[in-house]
Amino acid sequence: MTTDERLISSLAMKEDEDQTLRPQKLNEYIGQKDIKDMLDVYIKAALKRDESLDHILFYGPPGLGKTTLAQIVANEMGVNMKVTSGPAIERSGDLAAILTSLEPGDVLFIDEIHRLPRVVEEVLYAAMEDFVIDIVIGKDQQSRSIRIDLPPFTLVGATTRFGDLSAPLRDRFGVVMRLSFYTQDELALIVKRTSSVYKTEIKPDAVMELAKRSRGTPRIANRLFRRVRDFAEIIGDGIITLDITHHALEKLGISANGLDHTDKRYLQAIIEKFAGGPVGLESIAATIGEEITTVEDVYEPYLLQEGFIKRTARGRIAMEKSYQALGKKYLKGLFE
Ligand SMILES: Nc1ncnc2c1ncn2[C@@H]1O[C@H](COP(=O)(O)OP(=O)(O)OP(=O)(O)O)[C@@H](O)[C@H]1O
Repeated sequence: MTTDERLISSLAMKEDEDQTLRPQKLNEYIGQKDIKDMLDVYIKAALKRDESLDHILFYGPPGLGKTTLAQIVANEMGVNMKVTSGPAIERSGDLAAILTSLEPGDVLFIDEIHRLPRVVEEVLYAAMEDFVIDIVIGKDQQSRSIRIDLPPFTLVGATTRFGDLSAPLRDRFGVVMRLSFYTQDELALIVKRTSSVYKTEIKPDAVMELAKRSRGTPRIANRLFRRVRDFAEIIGDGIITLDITHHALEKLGISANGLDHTDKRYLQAIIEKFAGGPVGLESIAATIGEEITTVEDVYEPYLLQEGFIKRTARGRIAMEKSYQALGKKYLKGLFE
């Protein structure tokens, strides 16, 4: 793979991601109504003025559709999207190579933008604000700075860690949008859409069951759909019924409320090892053998939103719902 291929790909290739499932236009994108309404206005206004769209930052837990929205923005604007990520851009020269390859109006999507090295971030400021980059060539006394003009472009940044973005970078986004977890009805629409893309019949009660167990996350809904489809093909006649769905989800260790193995280990750790809390994030992460950032970005947002845990100044506390989920007796927490 060449450096350019490593830095950019024309499609967001993600592990275990099926590109055919990505909605291509705003009206195919399910849920996130406020975001869609606003984007619709901004896109129409930019097209009317024949200008590139303002820079946009999407943030929220993984798998909620940030990359998909970025691609939709590019599609609606009728431009190409180039995809890269914070950790892939190691030097300012890498960024310069990407920026100078853009066509006027293009969307540059930077996933995990909070992981951009600081030196690269500083080069990005002028690119975002004035569509120029200043790069230093040569070393020591011979070094000089040259300025390169860039075509107008739209930077779409995505992050799971809004708080980790530096203030100067945050301030340079004209539009900042937070994606939220999807409701069960929205997830049901996504599951139905997936079934029609895959031309696989699914019974209405099985649709609702999958929606209920998807942790509010389209990526999980699609993943579960694919696994359940496998079971339907092997132990059934290819049609996804409620029975097959239950059977498959049980095999996959997904509980009735959508909690997976790691969620359960997380709750078990607080309840069994730390007497229900309060306990620090670091201790929980160490106990279950996961990275702190993964626990904080991937697992906790859903557990917090659904009221399984509470975050206090003294640490995390398991709520009554967690005890119920694990079939344990709840003794009212001393620290609530
Ligand atoms: N609103 C939606 N309607 C229909 N399908 C969706 C929607 N949002 C996401 N999806 C599906 O879920 C998958 C995951 O979405 P996407 O890759 O855009 O998430 P993401 O937020 O960028 O994730 P990450 O931050 O982990 O990279 C997509 O392949 C798409 O099929």
